[in-house]
Amino acid sequence: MTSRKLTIKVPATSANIGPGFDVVGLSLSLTLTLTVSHTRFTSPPQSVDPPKISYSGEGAEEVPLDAYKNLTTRVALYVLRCNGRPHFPSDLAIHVHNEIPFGRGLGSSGAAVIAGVLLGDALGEFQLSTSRLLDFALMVERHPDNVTAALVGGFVGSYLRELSREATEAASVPLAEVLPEYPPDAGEAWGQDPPSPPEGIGHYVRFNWAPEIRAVAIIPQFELSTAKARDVLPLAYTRKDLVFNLQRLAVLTTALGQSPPDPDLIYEAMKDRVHQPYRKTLIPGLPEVLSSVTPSSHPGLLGICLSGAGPTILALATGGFEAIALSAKEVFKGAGVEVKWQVLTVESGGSSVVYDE
Ligand SMILES: Nc1ncnc2c1ncn2[C@@H]1O[C@H](COP(=O)(O)OP(=O)(O)OP(=O)(O)O)[C@@H](O)[C@H]1O
Ligand SMILES: N[C@@H](CCO)C(=O)O
Repeated sequence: MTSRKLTIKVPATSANIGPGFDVVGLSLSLTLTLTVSHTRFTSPPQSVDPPKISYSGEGAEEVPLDAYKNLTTRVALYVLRCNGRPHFPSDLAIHVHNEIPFGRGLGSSGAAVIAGVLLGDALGEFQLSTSRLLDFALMVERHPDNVTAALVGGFVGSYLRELSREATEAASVPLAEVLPEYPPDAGEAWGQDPPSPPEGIGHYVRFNWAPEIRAVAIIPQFELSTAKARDVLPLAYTRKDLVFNLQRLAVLTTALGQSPPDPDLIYEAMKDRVHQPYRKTLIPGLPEVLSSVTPSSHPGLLGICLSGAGPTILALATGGFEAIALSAKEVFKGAGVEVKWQVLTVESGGSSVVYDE
């Protein structure tokens, strides 16, 4: 039996960037790191001992350390089970260090899902393609923006392929069937196999990113779950609002790749009428922050938006970072919201898996 050590790194992400709701994502310089050791699978199967998980950093007080409850290890087990390995390998020990705050719109759950997919692939030595890894991630996190940017890195646009009726049914099963929370009783096999993802669910393209653009993340000190922030959105939109967003998104995806970036073009192109106006009820101060920080009041600013489902605000800028952050902080303070802020870079490399020699 041989043992192996590996390190998995997954970046934070910001989804939407204004008008690109559920479509575009940007990977950012905060990292979820898994340091893993385990014994390689052998045939016949080894005895199954429960994985040991330790955890430091963001979310350490709330994250479950039981491998059947923890999002990352549940996703890893899903990948293993779909590929003929019904349990974790022996002697599995995982230390997680997380820099991505939970429930702030910086893609913490997307990163945890991608870490799980990469972990399952690495433990099983399956060498799944990027496209197949994405299929597994999309069975868990069902919009592609965060997970695609976390997996491949950079500034990314993605769509979900229209699936056949059978494939749609396969991809729409309840999450509890994909990720059961309980292992089988000792000595017993799993009941039904989990539903394998249909092939080629997600498709993406990477846009250029002007290297001088940084992202100032202004992070309110409260959590807002993505589920709650999606519940406030309408089911239908007017043609006027859809055209408003489509016009801006078409311009934005190229404008953010041009050097030097044009603030006049980008500031307007980062406006949105599909999700931000509805989320203001959940984020005190949101409309005031978005309207008070502009390229004319803050030289260096290019555009400002809600990051993902919020409550973090993302300001894209080439300079004047501190002035932007302090103004947003002041406005939030007036609304009774404390914030932290950080200047982040856009990470083009995406996720990585590195094996120790
Ligand atoms: N590293 C992690 N390990 C285990 N669970 C995690 C991890 N990171 C996030 N989660 C789970 O995901 C939840 C947050 O997900 P949610 O989708 O609400 O917000 P987000 O992903 O941070 O924001 P957004 O999707 O808007 O970018 C956490 O409360 C936790 O349950
Ligand atoms: N596009 C998603 C991102 C959050 O995960 C939303 O805004 O709800």
